[in-house]
Amino acid sequence: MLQVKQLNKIYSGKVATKALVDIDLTIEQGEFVGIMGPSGSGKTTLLNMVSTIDTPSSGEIYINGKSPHVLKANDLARFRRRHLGFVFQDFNLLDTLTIAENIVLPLTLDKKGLREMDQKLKTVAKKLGIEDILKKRTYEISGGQKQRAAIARAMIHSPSLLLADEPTGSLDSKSSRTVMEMLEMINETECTTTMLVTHDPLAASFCHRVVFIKDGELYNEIHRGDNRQQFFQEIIDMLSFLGGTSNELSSVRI
Ligand SMILES: Nc1ncnc2c1ncn2[C@@H]1O[C@H](COP(=O)(O)OP(=O)(O)OP(=O)(O)O)[C@@H](O)[C@H]1O
Repeated sequence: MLQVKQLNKIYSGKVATKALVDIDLTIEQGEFVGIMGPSGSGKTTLLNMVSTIDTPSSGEIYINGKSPHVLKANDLARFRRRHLGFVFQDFNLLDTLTIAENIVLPLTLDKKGLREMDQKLKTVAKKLGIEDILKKRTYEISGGQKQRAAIARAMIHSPSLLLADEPTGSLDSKSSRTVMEMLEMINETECTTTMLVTHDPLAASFCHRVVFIKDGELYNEIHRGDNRQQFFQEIIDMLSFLGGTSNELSSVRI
């Protein structure tokens, strides 16, 4: 589903920063992969390259066998809309729209018919348990509900690849768990390939595999077996080993 080959990113400036160095990463169809590492290690840079928000200095990225970075602006926008779903830490919902209008936004941009929009909205809202907040506005719902609405918006067009950047970063532990359970359920039922960047070991413990980055290079990866609690502990051990600051480990929740 996703192939990253010899990816490099250098930010030029007064002092050039090598943010990613020779990254090779393959994510299979239906896999749920976490990306972790200390602050400044290159996680967001990697996500920005895969999501086509930014361009690599060298190397290749294939999503579904296609290389989005060679597309022209209009084709790239269409590719993003059709193939990718985004979930952000701060939800990125529009305050002037209702929750329902926010969720159907990708379909509106793709000029889908009203009946199709309504049908898809009902299905996705039921799946995420947010049917009763569809008429509300963003300031009338909780952070956890906002993130579920944002996931619904990311999922409504059945993207091939779901990209989540710290989706639990603004949530309390109960809402974080619910949001991760939703992402896990979507991954299992829709077989949506998911890439999650996170500092949160609890969130990462829902992944099938966690890849660790250090100083822009792939450092290690660990796989989840049957026991999520044990995987959670392994993630914490790896983060401690990598030398995360106490601030970065402050989100640890048992
Ligand atoms: N636009 C930019 N211009 C210059 N340097 C940048 C830019 N964005 C990131 N960097 C640098 O690239 C490196 C990787 O940054 P990145 O944001 O990818 O790390 P991260 O692992 O996501 O960090 P965090 O966990 O703190 O969000 C850092 O040294 C950072 O300072």
